Amino acid sequence: SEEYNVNVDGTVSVTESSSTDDDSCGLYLAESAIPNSGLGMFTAKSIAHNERIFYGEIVCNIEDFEENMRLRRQFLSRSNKNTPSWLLDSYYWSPSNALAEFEAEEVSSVIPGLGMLANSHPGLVNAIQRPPQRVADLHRTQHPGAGASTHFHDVHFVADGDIEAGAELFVEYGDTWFRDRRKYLGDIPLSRHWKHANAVLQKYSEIMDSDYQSKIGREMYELLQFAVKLEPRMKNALPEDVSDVPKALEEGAAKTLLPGRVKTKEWLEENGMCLDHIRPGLSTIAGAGRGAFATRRLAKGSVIAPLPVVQLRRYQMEVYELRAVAKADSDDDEEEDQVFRIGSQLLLNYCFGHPQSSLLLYPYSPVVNYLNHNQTLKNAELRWSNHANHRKDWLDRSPADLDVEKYAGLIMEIVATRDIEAGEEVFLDYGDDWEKAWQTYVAEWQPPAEPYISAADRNARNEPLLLDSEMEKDPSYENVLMGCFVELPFDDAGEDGSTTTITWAPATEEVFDVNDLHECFVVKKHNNDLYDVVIKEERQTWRVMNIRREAIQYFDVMYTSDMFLRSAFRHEMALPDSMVPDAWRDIFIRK
Ligand SMILES: C[S@@+](CC[C@H](N)C(=O)[O-])C[C@H]1O[C@@H](n2cnc3c(N)ncnc32)[C@H](O)[C@@H]1O
Repeated sequence: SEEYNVNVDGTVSVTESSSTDDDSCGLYLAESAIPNSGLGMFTAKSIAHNERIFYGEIVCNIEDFEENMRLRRQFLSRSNKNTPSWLLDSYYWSPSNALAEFEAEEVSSVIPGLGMLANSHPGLVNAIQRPPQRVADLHRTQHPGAGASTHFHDVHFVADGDIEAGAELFVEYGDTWFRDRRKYLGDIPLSRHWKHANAVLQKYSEIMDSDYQSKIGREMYELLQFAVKLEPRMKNALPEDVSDVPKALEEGAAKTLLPGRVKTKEWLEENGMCLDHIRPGLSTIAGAGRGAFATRRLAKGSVIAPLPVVQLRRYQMEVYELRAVAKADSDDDEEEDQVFRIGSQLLLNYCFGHPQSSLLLYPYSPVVNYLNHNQTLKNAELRWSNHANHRKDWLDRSPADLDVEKYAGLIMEIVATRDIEAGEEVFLDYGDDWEKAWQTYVAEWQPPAEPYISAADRNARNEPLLLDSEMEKDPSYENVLMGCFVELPFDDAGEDGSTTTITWAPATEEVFDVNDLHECFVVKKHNNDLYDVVIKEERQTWRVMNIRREAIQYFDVMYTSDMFLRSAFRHEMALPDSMVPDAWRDIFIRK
């Protein structure tokens, strides 16, 4: 059999696997062990601590969503009341996780796969996110496709502790996520409640000397439950029945309270949908960026991947800008601000849609965002899934009516239209409209006149860094800034406006903690690849001495990376006509 290794740059190399390991599915989508939480992800194979959990994913960054919707209302002269729901709110990550915080004023990072499909459980997090690579595949002066797909790739997760085969994967949404959603999620214990519950149980067992089942043991336990009644998150972190206490002491309360968390291989085969039939790699289509490739032979008619989709509305992808223009009825040079529609979010290129519907469907299972278009080589097609979690009834509701839904509920799947061999690229047909739009776009495309070196290009060159004063004189550095991974001390004793000098000393081996990224300015070079930098915080300035070169990276200046090329290609993929019910056709098109 073959083994696929994902390289740091997001490409995949294939090696003959020495083991006789079977070729069975390694990752499944199935009903989560958490009651009423929809689908979850399960690993069918054990994963060792710190090992990579699955292939890397794209990050698609959304720019200034709230501001664009505000400008849109201004553009249409609508009141600012009744902001409709924005479903991706429940699914996206903070841009610091994706190294995208410098991309725009306000960024939301969409990370499909584990980032959107896996559930979270504050007491059982076993998958930790690692930041993406920013790749320089498509240069804007050479490829019309630059800015039409994301350049953020290979965001992935690693195992936090050994994960047993069959276990559900839980990622960290953070306590705030659960707090903000208390109204409809209820009193879910947060990480500290689980810790506290274990400590309480430990204390209880010491007092009772393991005599839980006696009359006094039961009464003591009831008293304990009564005592935490007013702290429902705490109460929910304790076993309901005293007979479960020994188990909770042994494995931790969170595991005991989630009995279905580990599935057998047979259960997964019977109830799950396989998620690892495809992997990402460099597309065989020149200039198309990355694509999806079969990991094993896929028979004609078989399901290649399930595609749960988030329902969005077309207008939510619109991007606006405020520009100062000459006032119409004024003789002098008076100006006024006017709102202009300047394009669409990059996410549009990853959504399915139909010209007669205001709905857009964004697929968020692993690797499926990599599926490219090829009308002659297409070997896969879309259809609705029959899975019990697919909300068939939503096909009878209008797009406006679906606005009230708080979560995604629709599931599509892609099916092989012929036998596909292992290693073949899987292609969809994005539809005639897409094909025509792309042909026209490429025919009319003009490369930008100015030379351009992106932050990703600069990082790939790995050249010695320039001093800030040198960078300022060189126009080819105009579109980049420097970012340093530095843990700044908490107790900033300095007064407002003061400068504090510290020496770089990463606390752990983990040099690249995404929470410690700051814009920085190189002020001094030492001859052994160490640098002194300055970091300007709101209240004070830090001078950090002896930073290693690896802890400094280039980032694109706000609104300059390829996704902000306003002429870049933007078009959704076609949702086949046969899949679009009448209730969704809310856009009237004059023939
Ligand atoms: C759903 S994404 C596919 C993954 C994408 N190639 C990437 O690297 O992230 C859709 C985008 O991929 C690119 N693409 C897909 N098929 C293509 C083709 N046949 N030719 C050129 N570009 C293509 C276009 O930029 C399109 O908007």
